[in-house]
Amino acid sequence: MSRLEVRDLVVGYEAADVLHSVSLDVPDGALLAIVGPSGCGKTTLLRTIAGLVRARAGEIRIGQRMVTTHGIHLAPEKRRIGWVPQDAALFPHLTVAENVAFGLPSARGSARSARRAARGADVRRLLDLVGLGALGDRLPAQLSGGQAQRVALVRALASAPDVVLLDEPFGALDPILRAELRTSVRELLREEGVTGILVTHDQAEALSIADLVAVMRGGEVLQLDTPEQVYRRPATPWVAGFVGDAVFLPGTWHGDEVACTLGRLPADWVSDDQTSTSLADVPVDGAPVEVLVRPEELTLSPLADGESGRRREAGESRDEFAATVVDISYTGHDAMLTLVAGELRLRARVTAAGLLPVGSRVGVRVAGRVLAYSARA
Ligand SMILES: Nc1ncnc2c1ncn2[C@@H]1O[C@H](COP(=O)(O)OP(=O)(O)OP(=O)(O)O)[C@@H](O)[C@H]1O
Repeated sequence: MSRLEVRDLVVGYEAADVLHSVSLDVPDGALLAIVGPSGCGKTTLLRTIAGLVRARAGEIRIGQRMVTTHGIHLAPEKRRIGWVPQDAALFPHLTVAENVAFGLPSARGSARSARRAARGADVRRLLDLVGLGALGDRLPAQLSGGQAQRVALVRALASAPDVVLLDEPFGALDPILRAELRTSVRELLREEGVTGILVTHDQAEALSIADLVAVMRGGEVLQLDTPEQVYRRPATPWVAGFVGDAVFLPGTWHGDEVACTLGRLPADWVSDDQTSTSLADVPVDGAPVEVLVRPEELTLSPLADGESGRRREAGESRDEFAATVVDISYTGHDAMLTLVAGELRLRARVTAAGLLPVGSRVGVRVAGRVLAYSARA
């Protein structure tokens, strides 16, 4: 069993704390992606789990083994953790097979033993898993970036670790290789049943590859949830904007609806206190709220000249309001349209088939339920 638990971890360099009471729970065999702005402490968290940085307080447990707690700091090489860095970092003088063999317990971390172990079945099996079985005799300089990263991945897995930590492993690759390698990583970790933590700057990548996503900011984990929950029910407006495109509108709360410039819309309240199940903090009728609408929740239909859209009166729900397309950002499979309606500026995502030219007048509706957050001063 290699569930990874981090409890109330505090880590700092010199005087300042960089991680403030971070807690994570990654089930056995799951892949957790960590996202957050630069400098929020993602790498520090990975390095502390790996034992390369000492914690000031808190606990880290891998399966049944406590590796960090008050007065205990298990050495990195005893933690049974594999590490995949951003730049593969293969030994340039060893072949691909020898690099992988270096991670095997039988190689005992020496180049000579690695040369012997490189001929073994384990190395061949691992290289076959990532489609590199035929390249075992090559030197790292004769590999592409994506191939080198695959070797780094299987080298990290060679020692049969309980946990693999991947620090931006696709960062230096082009988008096609990135997508390919992302799939290999996911499949390989699943096949080997290894628990993984992946740090990435790419929110879409985190949502697509991981079983769980942790969103960090300023040394704290703001939300740890499934990709779907993080996207569909973000814990705060900031998380909503960080993990995807978001439109925020001021509104007021009315039972299970909000009133805003887009009309009265069915809404769910997202409490500031994620642990609260009480209804006590649901806002009173008429309280100001911040309304979140995702661009794909807006549906558009062309309006004929002179047509104004039908929503005019507050109190009407689900009716159209009229807007004008002022900009199009085309991405192939879909496009993001910028719409203007009076003072209001909105973005709507449409499929390529639903594309309307700049200057078009459109009727806009909001599909589904929106989310409401407490309005901050
Ligand atoms: N060795 C160090 N000594 C002092 N401060 C450090 C050290 N390493 C990191 N920091 C600081 O700790 C904070 C967190 O850094 P960290 O590298 O963990 O962030 P990150 O989220 O991984 O950033 P990025 O996405 O840019 O890689 C930053 O303010 C950084 O300047």
